[in-house]
Amino acid sequence: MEIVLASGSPRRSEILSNIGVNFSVMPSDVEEVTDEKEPEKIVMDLSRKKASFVAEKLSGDFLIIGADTVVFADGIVLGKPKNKSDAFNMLRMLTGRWHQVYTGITVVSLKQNKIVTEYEKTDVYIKSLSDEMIFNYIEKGEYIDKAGSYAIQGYGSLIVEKINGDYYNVVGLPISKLHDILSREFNVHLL
Ligand SMILES: Cc1cn([C@H]2C[C@H](O)[C@@H](COP(=O)(O)OP(=O)(O)OP(=O)(O)O)O2)c(=O)[nH]c1=O
Repeated sequence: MEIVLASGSPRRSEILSNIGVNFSVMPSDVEEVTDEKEPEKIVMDLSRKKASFVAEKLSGDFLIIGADTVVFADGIVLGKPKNKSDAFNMLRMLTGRWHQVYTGITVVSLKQNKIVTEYEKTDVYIKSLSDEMIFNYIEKGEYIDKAGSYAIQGYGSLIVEKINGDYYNVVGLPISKLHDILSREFNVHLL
């Protein structure tokens, strides 16, 4: 059995590498659009689309993993910022309060003809920040390609005060949940 990570995110690869999993990477080229409105449904749908896109290109004993992450605050779903001013507005919205990070995760087994999709949620509290601090954070450039315009694993660690839930879920891959899905549903044991 071969594991394929259907993601171009270096963070997701790193989290999976950390626990000694052998896998290959095949980023999905699917457009990230969905009719869903609620954050957990959005991330589950998109993770499913990503994993299915790659699954359709393969045949044999493959296990394909797809994921999608969004930030949720005040009923608004935040994806990746389009530019600096978009990032500024997102971060301004997130400071001095709690918000939620949702990651959807899909595992497809071609051999078993089985697909399982779940999600994980983590609460994150970002400190109150002056506009100058937000500006300085944005100048570091790490907002690019990050849902909600911050990266908890980078300079973002300086602006996050506390979290409730799985840290790895915020970085983009809820590895503990993935472990549960693999053992419960696919008889694959990482421990
Ligand atoms: C909130 C947060 C998000 N992120 C990242 C995780 C995801 O890579 C990204 C959200 O974009 P996604 O669309 O979930 O993923 P992606 O486009 O990077 O990769 P792919 O679709 O190929 O799997 O934001 C962080 O790295 N740190 C954080 O603290």
